[in-house]
Amino acid sequence: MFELKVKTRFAGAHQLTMVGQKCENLHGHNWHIEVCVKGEKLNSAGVLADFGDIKKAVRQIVKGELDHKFLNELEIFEGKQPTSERIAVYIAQRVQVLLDQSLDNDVKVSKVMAWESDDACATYFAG
Ligand SMILES: Nc1nc2c(c(=O)[nH]1)N=C([C@H](O)[C@H](O)COP(=O)(O)OP(=O)(O)OP(=O)(O)O)CN2
Ligand SMILES: [Zn+2]
Repeated sequence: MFELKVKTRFAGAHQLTMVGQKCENLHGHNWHIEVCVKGEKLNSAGVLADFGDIKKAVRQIVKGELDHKFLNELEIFEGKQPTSERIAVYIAQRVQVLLDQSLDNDVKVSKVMAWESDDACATYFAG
């Protein structure tokens, strides 16, 4: 089994209802996102997948859909709080769809880490 990891980041704003806590106020974070993918077989080039192809898929979602957005207003979080946990799940699911479309090799998103600050991170284990 091989596992690859790529990183990116985005700036976003959100408000979380967590009774009586400071995150109820509108505020922002510079999320650091790490995406891991795994698979059994190397392709003819000797890689599980080109880092560049994985970065492209991750950036399409993170930079294209989340960066500089007020996350509470996005349709994907309608009726749901945009927590780091939910951000990680969303990225995992959307990146998997893009990788299924673009790669020949069997590559699965294994986990996504959403670092909200230097000392707080939510990890979603996708499989
Ligand atoms: N499990 C989660 N807990 C919290 C989340 C979350 O997404 N998942 N989010 C928040 C808020 O976004 C809040 O802005 C950050 O809270 P916190 O880390 O407590 O605050 P600071 O970054 O200011 O860190 P300090 O250590 O208090 O200085 C809250 N919880
Ligand atoms: Zn926050």
